[in-house]
Amino acid sequence: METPMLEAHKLALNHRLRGVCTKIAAGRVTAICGPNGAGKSTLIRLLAGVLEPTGGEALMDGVRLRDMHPRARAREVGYLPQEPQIAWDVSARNLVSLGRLAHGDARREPVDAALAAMGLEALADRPVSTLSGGERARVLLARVLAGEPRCILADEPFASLDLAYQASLAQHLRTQAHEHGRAVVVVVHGLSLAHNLADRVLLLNDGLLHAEGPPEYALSPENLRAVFGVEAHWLGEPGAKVLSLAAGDA
Ligand SMILES: Nc1ncnc2c1ncn2[C@@H]1O[C@H](COP(=O)(O)OP(=O)(O)OP(=O)(O)O)[C@@H](O)[C@H]1O
Repeated sequence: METPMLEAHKLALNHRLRGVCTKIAAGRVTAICGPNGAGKSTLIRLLAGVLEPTGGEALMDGVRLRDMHPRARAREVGYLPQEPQIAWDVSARNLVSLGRLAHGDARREPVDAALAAMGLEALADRPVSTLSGGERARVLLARVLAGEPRCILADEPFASLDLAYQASLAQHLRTQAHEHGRAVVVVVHGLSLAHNLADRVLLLNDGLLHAEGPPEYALSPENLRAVFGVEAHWLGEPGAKVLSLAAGDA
């Protein structure tokens, strides 16, 4: 039996999340999917410890997140919010270096590796205010990676990336999980992307966990009908799945 790294135990926040239980193991990519307002951001923020639950607990290695020292938590859990705010203008490299804050070091190697992983070498010295939305999103992701957290939690990291960067980020996240043993949790709206990226999917609906399991189970046509109210089926081979909506639902 795998030891879960992150665990939600009857996790609740007012009406926004209504008692979710799940275990998130290291070495896997977990996608959180569901309709607008389902509670995806709320769940990932509770798992990152940036929101306090009103019920239940978020645990890391069996320890309540709220009992962990914020700095220790920041070393273990790297969180990318849906709409990150950049408080002041710095170069891309300096912003990525902030990922080392929780470690209290200024090691260059993880910063360089994170810049390279996000294809940012040529932009490293540019002020972030001069970068495009997608470039800035890659800088903020690189800041998370530079912290070398054991858990990477990212809320819609693909949203502003073009196709090539989506593909390379998907590959990178899978490598982080499968080769470096990290727990990777991403909120993903694109269900084809989620199917091809994730080892497990949490399908949320109305603050509850509707289904959980491998993508072919959690994102089955029956579950998509129940949660999104659309008729759809999957085309393609494993690893290259494409969701096809029935005529009238597109
Ligand atoms: N600060 C808040 N105060 C009150 N209600 C909130 C707050 N933030 C979110 N909500 C509500 O909680 C519910 C869940 O929101 P959440 O952002 O977790 O959904 P989501 O699944 O991430 O949605 P989306 O796909 O639209 O980003 C929604 O009904 C939302 O309106």
